[in-house]
Amino acid sequence: MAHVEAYIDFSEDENIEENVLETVEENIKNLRSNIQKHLADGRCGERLRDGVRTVIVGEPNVGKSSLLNLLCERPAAIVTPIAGTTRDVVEINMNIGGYPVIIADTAGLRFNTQDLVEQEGMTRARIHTENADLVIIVIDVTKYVKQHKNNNLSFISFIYNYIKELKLDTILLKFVVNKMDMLEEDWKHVKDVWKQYEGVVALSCRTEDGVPQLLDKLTDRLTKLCGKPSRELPCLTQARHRKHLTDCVMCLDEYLRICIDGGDSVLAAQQLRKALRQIGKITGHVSTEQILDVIFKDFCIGK
Ligand SMILES: Nc1nc2c(ncn2[C@@H]2O[C@H](COP(=O)(O)OP(=O)(O)OP(=O)(O)O)[C@@H](O)[C@H]2O)c(=O)[nH]1
Ligand SMILES: [Mg+2]
Repeated sequence: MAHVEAYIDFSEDENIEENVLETVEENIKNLRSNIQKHLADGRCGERLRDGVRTVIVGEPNVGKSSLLNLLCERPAAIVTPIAGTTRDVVEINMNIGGYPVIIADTAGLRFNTQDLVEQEGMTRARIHTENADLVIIVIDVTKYVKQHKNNNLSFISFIYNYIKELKLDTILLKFVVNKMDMLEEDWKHVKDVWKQYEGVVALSCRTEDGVPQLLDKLTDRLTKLCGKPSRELPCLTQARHRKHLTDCVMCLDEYLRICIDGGDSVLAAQQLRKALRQIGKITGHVSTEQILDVIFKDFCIGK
């Protein structure tokens, strides 16, 4: 900004080099690409600040509330053998692998219920799933075994059908195959099935077998979603900052467009002023004195 102001105000009678605007253009391009890198961080800063929105979904009675209670180490949600126990969304803030997580237990999804309360619970479950950063689908292992026994269904086809049945449309999935303690002796060999799938964990909420593996896999996924804040660039932690930087990039683009078209540098400078104002809304106002300081520091004006 200071260099463009110097060019506009002093280039005719002072010793301002000809190529000053070209250097500015280069700097603006670098600045724009740096800001875009921050903007393309996949909202990891906001996730770190607000918590990663994680939702537990699945059919009724598969052990969703049991899983929530296991993860938060207290009986936060009601668990009973009655299918359709959970109606409201139960949200708990917790820490998994050092990452803040808001984990939500939801009503079991089934489509043959006439119960209005349960239907409302399912609508809420769906809305939460659509807005989640991470979705944990819980499956009852005995259901898979039953289907596999009847028609030799592969696990991957089973999962595919399960997601289709639940009408879930998301790609941020982890699968928990629960109730492993109920696997009959002659079906123990299916235990190896899920080992080959990165996103699948075999668990028993009753015996707590599989909990370390689940926590490891969740931590891996959280690291992918949030990055490693202590080792990487500072990230944007507020939606407001994201908006100001997006507006700033638009002004910088406009500046570059005017320059490329050979337009008036006074008009172009106006775009830089607007860009600076957006940055100022994050870092604090950049005053005219600060700009003049740079002008007198970088150019031999009036000396
Ligand atoms: N054997 C066995 N039973 C389990 C396990 N996990 C949960 N259960 C039992 O399964 C039943 C249902 O558990 P919930 O956690 O209430 O299931 P849910 O998915 O939340 O059910 P809804 O809220 O009705 O959708 C309860 O009786 C639990 O004790 C498990 O790993 N092994
Ligand atoms: Mg429940």
